[in-house]
Amino acid sequence: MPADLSPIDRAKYAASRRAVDFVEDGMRVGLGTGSTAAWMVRCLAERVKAEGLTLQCVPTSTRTAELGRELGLNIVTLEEAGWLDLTIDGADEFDPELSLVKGGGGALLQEKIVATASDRMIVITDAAKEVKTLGAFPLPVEVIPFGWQATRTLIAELIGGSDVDGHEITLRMNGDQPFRTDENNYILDLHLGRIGNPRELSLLLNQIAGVVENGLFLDICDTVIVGYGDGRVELHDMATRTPGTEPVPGNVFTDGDL
Ligand SMILES: O=C(CO)[C@H](O)[C@H](O)COP(=O)(O)O
Repeated sequence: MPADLSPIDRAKYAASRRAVDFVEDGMRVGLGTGSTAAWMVRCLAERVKAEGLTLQCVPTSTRTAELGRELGLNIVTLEEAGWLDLTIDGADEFDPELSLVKGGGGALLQEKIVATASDRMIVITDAAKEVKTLGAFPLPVEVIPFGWQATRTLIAELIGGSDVDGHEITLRMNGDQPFRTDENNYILDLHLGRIGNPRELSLLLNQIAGVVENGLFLDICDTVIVGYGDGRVELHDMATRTPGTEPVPGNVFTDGDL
């Protein structure tokens, strides 16, 4: 582990270091976006250098593409790779079902496309992102700039009748301009507090014409690796449990069990 890291970076590094153990020579790997994913890209680049791995890496944002290229990774497009063996990405929240909220970094669309074009998705986080019910983190929704206020009105009507606590919707800004995604779209952040029915909300949001995609990742993540400041990691794996039930102790592993 690099010296002089803050406890939160040590946690992100520990999760990242463990996650890249799942990468094998010849794999096509999706690279997530965000500060945790950036640690993973660095860890992956170290393995590639040390072991001479041949990989095809598909980034989920221009930021990640630039970092990967700088570090010498073989960056290709999703079209070139076709399908991916594994995607490793961060998240803003995860619940006991391994459902996620993503998009804090504004890359949710490419992240969802890449993750759903992968045989396996591993999420790397610190413990603060584990929640019983999603929604404390504002839910990002990518919208087309054309008519975005009308789209916001439709979303407000929708969440007014949904099983959520809060109803505030904010346009994400970058200084005094709206934040633009890699696809040049806007992000609306939905401050919901608690999302009682993520499946219904996700389906209904995506039926609104101006909505491109929302940050709920449901039935996509297979494994969550939680890193801790002391270097420990904990693995939560979907394969070992039946979706829809509460987690049992056997579903949480300490490093080395999987
Ligand atoms: O979804 C994302 C970007 O769109 C990120 O994975 C998420 O925001 C977590 O970021 P970080 O690792 O910096 O906390």
